[in-house]
Amino acid sequence: MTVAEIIDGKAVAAEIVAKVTAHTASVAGSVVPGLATVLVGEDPASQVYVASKSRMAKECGFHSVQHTLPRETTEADLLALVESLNNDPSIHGILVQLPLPDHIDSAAVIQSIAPEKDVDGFHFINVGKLGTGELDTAFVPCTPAGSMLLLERVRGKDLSGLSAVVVGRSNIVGKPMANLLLAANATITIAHSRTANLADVVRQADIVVAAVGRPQMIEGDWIKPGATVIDVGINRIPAPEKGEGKTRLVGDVDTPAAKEVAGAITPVPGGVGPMTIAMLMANTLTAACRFAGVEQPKF
Ligand SMILES: Nc1nc(=O)c2c([nH]1)NC[C@@H]1CN(c3ccc(C(=O)N[C@@H](CCC(=O)O)C(=O)O)cc3)C=[N+]21
Repeated sequence: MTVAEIIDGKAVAAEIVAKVTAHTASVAGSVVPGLATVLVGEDPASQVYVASKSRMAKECGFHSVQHTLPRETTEADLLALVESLNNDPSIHGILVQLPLPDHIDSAAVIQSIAPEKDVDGFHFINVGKLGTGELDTAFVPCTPAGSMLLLERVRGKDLSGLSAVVVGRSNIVGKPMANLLLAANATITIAHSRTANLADVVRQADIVVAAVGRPQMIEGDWIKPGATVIDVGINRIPAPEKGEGKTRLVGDVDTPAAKEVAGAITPVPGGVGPMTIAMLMANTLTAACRFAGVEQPKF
C-alpha cells in the first residue's frame, strides 16, 4: 500500500508571496502595485475571501483598496466604478468578486475591466492569449495558475507523455486549466457531467484535476496508482461530529480513499485555495511591472 505525498499548498503559496514581497520592494522606486477588490452584497464567504485578498495585498507592500457595495447596486453603477478604476493610475489590478447578484450581468462587468488590469484573467483578450499561447503577455486565471505550480513541484514543468483529465469545464477553472496542461505538453481530456463512464476516464489519467464543485465526488478507486491529484473543490459540508450545526471544508475528491492510491494529492483546505490568493498577488505585481516598464517577476 502506498500513501500519497501531500502537496503543501500553504507552504508553496507562502514562497510565492515572499517572492512577490521581495520583488515589490525591489521595484519600489518605480511603482507601488495597486489592487482594487470590488464586492457587491454581503455573502459571508465572499466577505472572508475578499478580506483575505486585501490583507495579503497589504502584506506584500501593495496599495490595496476594497470597495464594498450594497446588494442593490445597479449594473450601471458597478460599470461606472470599474471605469474609474480602469482610469486610476494607482491601480494595476482589478478584481470583481464573483458571483455577482442576479440582476447584474457578470459577463458585461468582466469584459468592462481593462485587459491589462484583469488580474483574474477572465477578459476575452486574456482568455484568447492563453488559448493561442501568448503566455508572456496574458493574465492566467489564479486558480489554474496556482494548480500548475503545485503540479510542477511533483511532475516538473514539462508534462510530455503524461495524460491529464480535467473534471469540470468552467471558464474559471476547467477550460483554462486544460489550456495550461496542453501548453505544458500533457495529453488532455476534459470530462464533465455528461461524460460517459467517468470513473474509467479518470482511471486513465496520470494527472487528475477535480473542479466540479461536488463534495468528494471523485472516489478513491477511480485514481490510477501513482497519479497526481489536484483537488480544486472547496465545499462546506455538515460536520455533526464537531458538534451540532458545525461544518467542515472538503474537496471534490474523497481524499482519505484517494491518498491510498495516488502518488501525490493536494489537501483541502491548504492546497489550491491558498495558491489562488498567492497568484492574485503575483498577477497584480506583474500588471504593475508591465505598466511601469520594469522587470517582471518569474514564478
Ligand atoms: N473574481 C473572483 N476571483 C476569484 O479568484 C474568486 C472569486 N471571484 N470568487 C470566489 C472564488 C473562491 N476563491 C478562493 C480563494 C481562496 C480560497 C482559500 O484560501 N481557501 C482556503 C480555506 C479558506 C476557508 O477556510 O474558508 C484553503 O483552501 O485552504 C478559497 C477560495 C477565489 N475566488
